[in-house]
Amino acid sequence: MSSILSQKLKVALIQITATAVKQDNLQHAKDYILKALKKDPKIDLVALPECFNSPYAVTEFPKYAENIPNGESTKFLSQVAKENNIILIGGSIPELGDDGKIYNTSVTFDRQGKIIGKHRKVHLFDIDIPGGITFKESITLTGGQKATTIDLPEFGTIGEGICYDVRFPELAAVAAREKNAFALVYPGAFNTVTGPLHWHLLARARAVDNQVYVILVSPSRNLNLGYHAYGHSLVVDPNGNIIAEAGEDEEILIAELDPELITKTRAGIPVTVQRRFDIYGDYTKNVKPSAT
Ligand SMILES: NC(=O)CC(=O)C(=O)O
Repeated sequence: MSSILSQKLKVALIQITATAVKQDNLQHAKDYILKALKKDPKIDLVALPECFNSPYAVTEFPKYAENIPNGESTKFLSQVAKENNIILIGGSIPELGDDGKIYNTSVTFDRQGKIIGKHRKVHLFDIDIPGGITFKESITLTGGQKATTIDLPEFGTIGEGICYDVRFPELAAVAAREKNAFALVYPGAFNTVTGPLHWHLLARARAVDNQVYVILVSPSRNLNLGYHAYGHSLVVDPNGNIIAEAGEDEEILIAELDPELITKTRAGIPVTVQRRFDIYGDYTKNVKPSAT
């Protein structure tokens, strides 16, 4: 049986912090990518965290927002991907759209530095936990309008979301079921309130729901910033096992995704072919449930 992932894929997750200086943040990301490749030159794909080039704050997004593909961050990352012959998921950055609105956007590059994917965070992080955390991205950000899948030429298709998007199983299912994605990748900055509550649970749930790999890439925790990121970047296999996990500090996490494990998991517990859409419908295909 052939797998939805065509060959083994080695990934590196770069868990770093951002400062107020965009150029420093870009250089810092590059330094860490080079460090990762020095550690293991066989890395195929590198992923950066959410908002790696700016502080994570609604007041800051407009100040750091830039055009994609003509802004400095996109050009910088394209060059890094090309120079190092890697697939690069560029975390996320505040994007100034052609419509004048600001988005939280991730851009992915192939080994030649060409843009092969762009995801605008669909679900904005608007929450209010009394005594915990209040955050309202929608004060300055606009939500994206589509689910995103990205074809990685040598490997297959991945689905992408950003942070809060991981809480919505529907978005993951569209990528996994409709587009046959072998992995779901989320640059994401949970925090010290919601991280301990749900970070691991959500990653493992999305993996088990869809029998795919799930990758969450967080900024490292920096208590000098207003927003305290959770850290704990991780890779979960299609069985829901955490196969790699970072701590809270800056760190490089390396893991290998194995096509055989997807095939074996799906053969052993064949939920992907046992679904009863006649009973509950299939929102990925607009098939309505039959129940009255
Ligand atoms: N920061 C986010 O977008 C999401 C988050 O922290 C959470 O869902 O919790």
